[in-house]
Amino acid sequence: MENLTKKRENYISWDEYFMGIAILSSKRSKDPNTQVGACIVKDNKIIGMGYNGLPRGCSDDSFPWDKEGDFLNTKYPFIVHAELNAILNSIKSDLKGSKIYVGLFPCNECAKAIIQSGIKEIFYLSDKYRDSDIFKASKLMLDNANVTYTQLPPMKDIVLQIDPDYI
Ligand SMILES: Nc1ccn([C@H]2C[C@H](O)[C@@H](COP(=O)(O)O)O2)c(=O)n1
Ligand SMILES: [Zn+2]
Repeated sequence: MENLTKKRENYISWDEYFMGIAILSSKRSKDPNTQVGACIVKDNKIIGMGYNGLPRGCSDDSFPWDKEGDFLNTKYPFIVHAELNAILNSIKSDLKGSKIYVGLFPCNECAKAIIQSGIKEIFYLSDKYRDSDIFKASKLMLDNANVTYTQLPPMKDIVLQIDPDYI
């Protein structure tokens, strides 16, 4: 027994794995200011992923990316949020009892979609918009619908590096 090779010990946890995939998905976002990714999980299997972007078929070059100005000259009416994209892209129609990993706390519209789809747990990294009424409304609904939300510790030390021996 003593001579047997032991298993690797510094492997990442399930939470780090799924949040890592959410963060990797966010790298596909064209939003110059905020990139968000989301990953839906059931029984430790990924059943949906998404990032914030324009609806399918809408050109990334035909719509504004501004944050300020007339509403129609900003990105806000046009962007599909990461969580909604993950729900809409999901490979299973039944998300009941699933979890969602997302980089940024869900807004009120995504909270509605999360609740309606049956997702029961949210794991997030940042709550940087917590003082805005949109995110307060989100928490009011999530609390009332018994959807839990848990902030995960910052994952600064997960770096995606391709081992040169792979190539
Ligand atoms: N939980 C969230 C929060 C925000 N988003 C998206 C929507 C926008 O593309 C962007 C927010 O833009 P900002 O006002 O920070 O420039 O992030 C999301 O997908 N999920
Ligand atoms: Zn949202």
